[in-house]
Amino acid sequence: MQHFWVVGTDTDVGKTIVTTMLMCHLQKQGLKVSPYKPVQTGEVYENGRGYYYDTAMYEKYSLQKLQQEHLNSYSFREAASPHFAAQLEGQQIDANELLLRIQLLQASYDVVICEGAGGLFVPLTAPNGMTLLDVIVSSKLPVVLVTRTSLGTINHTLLTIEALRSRQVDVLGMVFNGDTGSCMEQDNIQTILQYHPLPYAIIPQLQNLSQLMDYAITHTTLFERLFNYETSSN
Ligand SMILES: Nc1ncnc2c1ncn2[C@@H]1O[C@H](COP(=O)(O)OP(=O)(O)OP(=O)(O)O)[C@@H](O)[C@H]1O
Ligand SMILES: C[C@H](N)[C@H](N)CCCCCC(=O)O
Ligand SMILES: [Mg+2]
Repeated sequence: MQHFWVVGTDTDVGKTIVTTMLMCHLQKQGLKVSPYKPVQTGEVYENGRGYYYDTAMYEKYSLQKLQQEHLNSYSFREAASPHFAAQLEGQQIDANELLLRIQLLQASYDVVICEGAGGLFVPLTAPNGMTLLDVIVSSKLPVVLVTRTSLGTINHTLLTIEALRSRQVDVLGMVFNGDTGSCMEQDNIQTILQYHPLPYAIIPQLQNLSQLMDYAITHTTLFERLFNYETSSN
């Protein structure tokens, strides 16, 4: 098995949904799995309680007991770019600390799934400092790319893959998320696959998130690739 990142073409594309789904399915295969969200921003308040959506989703759906201290390194209240959300709290993200944590986690789990924050070129330290992509490259882990099926996704997806491939980051496959079944969305998916015939999965836009966790991703070429991952030749 292989540790990997779940990255996206943007914020809100479904990285947490996909991370949580893959965590559950890999746990069902008997693997010891931990998700890890290095940096999360945007505290959510419900019933007078503050929490963070990403790590809350992991804990809600995990089939194994997760160690909370393994799930996240930095959480900032402002729903903004990590560099700015950190500045608002007088803090600075230490990218080396993230890389060390990723290393340490790999020794304790069969699979560590690292979730990005936003898209690739999200600044972690003050502008023109380290980006999320710099951390991904330094981690030497491959990625699963989550992208939309709606208008605009062709450009966003090709740009993101270009940025990854030009830095020798291995793209294990793609998840086309939020499909509503329109002809244009099907053409978007097929067009992207023409450029990059990678393993993939398609997740529909669902009304109820609990349906997502039952959504069978195991029959897809993406899941097959995750199980048979060898260090790629490229
Ligand atoms: N296939 C889907 N069907 C229904 N709702 C979805 C689906 N995928 C994502 N969502 C919803 O869309 C919102 C954004 O998804 P999600 O939080 O996974 O995005 P993200 O890429 O992880 O964002 P961030 O960059 O903040 O980490 C969430 O409210 C999530 O529940
Ligand atoms: C708040 C949001 N849900 C994410 N946690 C952070 C997204 C950062 C996006 C930065 C940018 O690309 O402008
Ligand atoms: Mg997320």
